[in-house]
Amino acid sequence: MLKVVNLAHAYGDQQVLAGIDLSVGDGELVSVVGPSGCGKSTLLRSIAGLIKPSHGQVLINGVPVEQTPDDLAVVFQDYSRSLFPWLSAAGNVALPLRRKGMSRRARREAALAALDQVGLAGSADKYPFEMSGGMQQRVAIARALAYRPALLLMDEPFASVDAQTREDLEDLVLAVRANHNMSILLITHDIDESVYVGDRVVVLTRSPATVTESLTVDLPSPRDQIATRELEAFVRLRSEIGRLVRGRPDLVGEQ
Ligand SMILES: Nc1ncnc2c1ncn2[C@@H]1O[C@H](COP(=O)(O)OP(=O)(O)OP(=O)(O)O)[C@@H](O)[C@H]1O
Repeated sequence: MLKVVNLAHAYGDQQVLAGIDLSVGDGELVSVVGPSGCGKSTLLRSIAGLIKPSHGQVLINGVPVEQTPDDLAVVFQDYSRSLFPWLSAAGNVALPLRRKGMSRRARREAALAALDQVGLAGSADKYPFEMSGGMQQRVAIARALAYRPALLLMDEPFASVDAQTREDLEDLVLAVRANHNMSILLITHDIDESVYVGDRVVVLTRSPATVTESLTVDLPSPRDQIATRELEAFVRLRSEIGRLVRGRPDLVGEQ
């Protein structure tokens, strides 16, 4: 579905990405972790066609991405800039559904259902300025999920919500992915999260970033917030990724 080939990017003379190769298969959820500031958001914006990388290629189903593809949704890290302030929560979620040719009523129904899934059933008619940061981010997540894109890109989507909501949203993304066969690339700072939701975890080096490792998450599905995190395989993988992110691959395997 998604293939990133030798992607490099520099802002002026600051080299940020130094040749990234990665792929996301049909229906696969790939988590991307890496040190702070290593270029994760730059990678996501390049994949979404929002910036033109200095070098390399992004292919979706074999077709090079020149501009943001129709069958793509993005949840940005910065919730404060991702919603239209003049539209209600339901209006924000319903807006992209116009591109799907849905009737006004069907759009409204889909928006209400998605808001209900993210725990905002009672806030459909609120405007962004009437909602907390975490609520706004949940609206952005509802908008992406309601659109049912073939490929969903998420940049730290759960960073601004409380721990309980975060777990609920992780499970919601897994459920929607399973029901609609979406391919998902999720960028996160949270190593536990990368393992819990991922089929694979791609670890980036410090900037200028390259891929250090791509690890398969061999854990049973459906995942469970308590039981999965208790599994020995989960704990082992989390430690291995932690060491890789901290740049000590020499320690991998030691307990
Ligand atoms: N539009 C831009 N113009 C110039 N420099 C930029 C721009 N966007 C990002 N950078 C720089 O590129 C580097 C990587 O930034 P980026 O946001 O891609 O990293 P990140 O891994 O997502 O960061 P974080 O872990 O803090 O979310 C940083 O040094 C940042 O200052």
